[in-house]
Amino acid sequence: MMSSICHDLDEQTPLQARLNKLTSSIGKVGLTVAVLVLAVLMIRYFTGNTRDDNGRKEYVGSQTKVSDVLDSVVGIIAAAVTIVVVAIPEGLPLAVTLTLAYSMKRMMKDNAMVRKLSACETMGSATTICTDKTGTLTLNQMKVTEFWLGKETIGDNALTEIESEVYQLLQEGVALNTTGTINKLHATSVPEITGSPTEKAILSWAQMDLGMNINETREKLEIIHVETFSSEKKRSGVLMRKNNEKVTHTHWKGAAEMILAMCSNYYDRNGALKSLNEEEKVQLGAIIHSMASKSLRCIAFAHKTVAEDNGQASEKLQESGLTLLGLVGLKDPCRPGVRTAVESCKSAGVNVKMITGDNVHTARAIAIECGILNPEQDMQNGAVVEGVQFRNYSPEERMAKIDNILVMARSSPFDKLLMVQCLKEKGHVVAVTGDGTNDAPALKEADIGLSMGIQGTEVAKESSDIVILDDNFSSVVTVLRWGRCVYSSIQKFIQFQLTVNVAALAINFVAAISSGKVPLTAVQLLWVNLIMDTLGALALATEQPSSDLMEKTPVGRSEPLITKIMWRNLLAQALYQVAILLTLQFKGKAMFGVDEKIKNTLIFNTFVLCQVFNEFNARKLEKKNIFKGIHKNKLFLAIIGITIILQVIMVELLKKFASTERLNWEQWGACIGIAVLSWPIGCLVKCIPVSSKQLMDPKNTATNQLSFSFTQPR
Ligand SMILES: Nc1ncnc2c1ncn2[C@@H]1O[C@H](COP(=O)(O)OP(=O)(O)OP(=O)(O)O)[C@@H](O)[C@H]1O
Ligand SMILES: [Ca+2]
Repeated sequence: MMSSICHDLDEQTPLQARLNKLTSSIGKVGLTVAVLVLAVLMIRYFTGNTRDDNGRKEYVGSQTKVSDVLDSVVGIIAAAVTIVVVAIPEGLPLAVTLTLAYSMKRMMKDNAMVRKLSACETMGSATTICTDKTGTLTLNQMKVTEFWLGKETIGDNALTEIESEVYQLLQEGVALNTTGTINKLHATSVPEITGSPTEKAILSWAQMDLGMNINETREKLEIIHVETFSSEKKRSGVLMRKNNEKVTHTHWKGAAEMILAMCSNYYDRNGALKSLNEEEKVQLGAIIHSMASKSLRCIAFAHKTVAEDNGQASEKLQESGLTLLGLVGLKDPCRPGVRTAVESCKSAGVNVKMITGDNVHTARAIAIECGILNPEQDMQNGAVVEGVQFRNYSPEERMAKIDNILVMARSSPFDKLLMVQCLKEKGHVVAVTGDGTNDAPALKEADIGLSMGIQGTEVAKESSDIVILDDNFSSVVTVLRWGRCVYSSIQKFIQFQLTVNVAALAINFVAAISSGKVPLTAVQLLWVNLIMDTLGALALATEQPSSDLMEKTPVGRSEPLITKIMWRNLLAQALYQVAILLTLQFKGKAMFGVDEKIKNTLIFNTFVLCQVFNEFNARKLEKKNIFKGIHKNKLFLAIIGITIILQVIMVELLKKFASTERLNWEQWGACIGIAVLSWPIGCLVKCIPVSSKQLMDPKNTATNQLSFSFTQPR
């Protein structure tokens, strides 16, 4: 098992992989544009096609001073480099980190401790959640509610009537074959019981209901060998000897149907030893089945005595021909609120699968109680499988059946791992919850591993990405909601940033080609870069999760990061900005009756204000009301305010530094007027239908042909 935990794949999260692709393709476009601009400007300069402010040719062959040539060349290179800087979305990793850090802090309040930052975003695209049963779906507060001796049930009032020989054996089995302890400080105080919930329930039942004396029994016996509980075998055993006796006793305790299979005798109610024939095995099986159907965990106790060979005790525990001592049923109630949590996962399009080590019938009963399974679904229609079955499928069979499986019972750690691997292979983004050491390989393999903070073992926590502090399945759903929030925040930011990229590249490119000069200077472009990267990231990354996040289907691994809807919004805004700014570039001087410098300031100011207003548009990718919930996001409003103030300072006060000229009221009004128009444009463009499921939904093909369709960079 350790080897499967340790092999650490250097895999990227789905979102990281996509972001890297996106960044490199944008970078390539930016580089191409920059090289083109560089070439065009150089050629124009050296062929004498550029003129300085006084209208004189800048380059007149050998008459030009070397220092002037150098100045111009450096200027041209600076312009090209700035284009690259603007084009490369270096703010993207920052935005992602900011979003993740912010949501991580908020998730802590919602009982989820994030160990690996990227897990939050991955959770946003989760399509399947594999949950374990005990402790996550149930309270993990077990209590023995049924006891069967042979084929008869023993009621509470008859507990003391158990025949003394059987009682004695049971007492030895319970007392020695356990990892739990009982500490009684005073004769009257309530004993303190430690151990796993299953152990605690059994010890408490033995001590309180059966009146056994556990600690006293332990002192009288000598343990020869212990086989600790293992998740693979689902049983634990001890080999022991009573003082001075020439026989050894094997005691087993474990999964009822598995222990039963090792037995060939049983004690009946009156303490008589009877041999177990096939018919009786079926009857006992039915008893286990009926307990399990009531969602009880069934544990059986079995025993065998072996005579020692001339004083040499064998170290081996007997595994066949045992005598069944009794069956107990442990009740572990469902957590309140689990049903609603499962419902909300389902309505969010996320599959919930239960993987447990418990009996099929117990698993099925709990799954029905939690709403994972419909009462009609069971093994016949492939919704419930046992670990062995699943393991023994051929790989093809497994792939074919896996989507139907909702419950896997009696699973070993390997089965859990296998399930996760298959789901991933099928293209699912898999979240796994687990508490035990046996869950560690699956937690590691999962795209998102969620471990339990209270009951979870250290190994499970170490292998997980997120620790659920209250062990509650409802918190898993909260993590899902936060994950989706992170994902959509990043999408919003990308849309916002790409709009600026496309617009800035287009303007500089067209202007450079046509007039040989770039309207936006290096300092101005870097300021724009700052707004869209750092401040934009902060503003858009800190949105709270909204309720409509859980209405969408999961994005999974295949959906492109930039959806058609985003392309539509982005291109509309970028087109508008480019159109306006190029108009200003070529007609601005005449329209406003101003000189070159003021015209350039107008372009710069309009460009920045357009981004400020477009930042509001970016808040909602699909909804038309872009102001919804804005009062709750104080940081957003503050950043917009700061951006505007800084812009005023840039234009009005930092003349030299930003190469700007002061603008009068009318010119400011014009800039703001143009920028405000991006709101109605954003609203109008959202009326253009874009099918988000173009490839998957054949019914939509008619409308698709009419709707926008862009090819996405892959
Ligand atoms: N202390 C114990 N001694 C003997 N048998 C046990 C003990 N604890 C559990 N079992 C048996 O093992 C089964 C659980 O196995 P395991 O611990 O591998 O499950 P799991 O995957 O952790 O299950 P879950 O989903 O319930 O957390 C139980 O159904 C029970 O029959
Ligand atoms: Ca478990």
